Amino acid sequence: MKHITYQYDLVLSNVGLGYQNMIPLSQQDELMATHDDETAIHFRGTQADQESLGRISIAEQKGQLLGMCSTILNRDGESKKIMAHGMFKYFDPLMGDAPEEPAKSGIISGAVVNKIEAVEKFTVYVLVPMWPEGLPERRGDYEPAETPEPNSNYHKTQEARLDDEDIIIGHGVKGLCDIGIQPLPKQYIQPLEERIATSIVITDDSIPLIDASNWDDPKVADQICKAAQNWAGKTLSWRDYLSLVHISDDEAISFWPTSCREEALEYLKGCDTVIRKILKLLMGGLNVKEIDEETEELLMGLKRINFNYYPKCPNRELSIGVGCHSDISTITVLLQDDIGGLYVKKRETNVWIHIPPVNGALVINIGDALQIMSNDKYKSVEHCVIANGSKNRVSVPIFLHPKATSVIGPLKEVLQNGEKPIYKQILYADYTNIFFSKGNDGKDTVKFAKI
Ligand SMILES: O=C(O)CCC(=O)C(=O)O
Ligand SMILES: [Fe+2]
Repeated sequence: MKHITYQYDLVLSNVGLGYQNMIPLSQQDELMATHDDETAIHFRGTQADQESLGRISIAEQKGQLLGMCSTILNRDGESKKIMAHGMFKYFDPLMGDAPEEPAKSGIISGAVVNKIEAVEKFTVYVLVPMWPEGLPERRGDYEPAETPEPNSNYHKTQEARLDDEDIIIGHGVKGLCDIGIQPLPKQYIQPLEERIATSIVITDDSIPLIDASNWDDPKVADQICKAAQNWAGKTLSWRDYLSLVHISDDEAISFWPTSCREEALEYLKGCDTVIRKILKLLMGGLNVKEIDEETEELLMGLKRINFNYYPKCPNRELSIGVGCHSDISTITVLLQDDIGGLYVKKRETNVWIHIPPVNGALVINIGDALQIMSNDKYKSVEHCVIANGSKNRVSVPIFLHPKATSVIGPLKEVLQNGEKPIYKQILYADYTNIFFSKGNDGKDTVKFAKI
């Protein structure tokens, strides 16, 4: 058994809830709810802003149980997808004696996807996650049942449950942390075989740290090309991220969120020189003397900047910050803060090696697109981020990609000397589609392009 389902009737009065992405919890409206004599829960909204997210406090509880509410159905059985997860406390007769002091501060936090009309009536099904997500707190003689209660609407609720992606869109992992979630929701628990055993994780002095203060020094070019030659999940990541695609400044100004648009553009511009220098040196190692317009389109026709936020994780052993993958970019230029947690897999030994944060350094990853273009001379690197149990972590990668409409394959300069192509010419959009349909899957995506 995975869940016990509890059912509450509730009436929403004078509130309209809408749906909006990425609103911090602190900006959400408060809805107060109280049990009445018939055990219905009445939600009273403080305002009727159709665009706001809902935050639900349940007052006057008498017992406690850890729970997750993820579905809201109206009386006609129509599913109103409420993205609600959280820890809340409420009374349940099965749980034994009520404590003397009623708990007042339980919270379900919810983002309602479908608009809810004022005075619309709902039944809320509360899913209580069970092992392996975490056992609810037990009190007295209460043992959770082995099978769903016959009248609990368990199956209906399961059908109406959100899919995993929806849960991310709502509050994100930070939202889960803010409400103090303890047992990891099941979507975040990595299968045993995919967890990175700490026993095979080591630190390694051979990770190339290249001092590029003098770009004209031939040693720098040599070190960068050598490093590129040698270094190379399906559950949810314990990470929130914002991903901004840059096609032109004008487009970015129109579409990027105002809260970070200027900073993102400034950082992207600031990195332009270093990106071009690295690409020039890498191309030099492939016999490409000049990066003309066509090659530039292939190497960096599309840029993407991500803002990754890895909240500290209540059960880091079970989860992963980002599962094992190689980037599909040509190169990725990654800025990480001083927390650490990025690991790369050493190809020769399959051992995971920590990339320690170095003040003032950028991590440069070779991506699959460059592996293909270089006909395997440069190898994309498998990497992952391990969740941190005590600190939040931030990283900002810039991915340089070919345009979706570009056809990529081994560069003609690479094949000039009669070398046999290992990869076919493929539409980059096809490659990215395969990658995103598979999820984090180590380096397997690159096989798709092999002849
Ligand atoms: O956060 C990091 O250090 C790495 C992130 C990453 O691998 C990615 O976003 O592709
Ligand atoms: Fe990555």
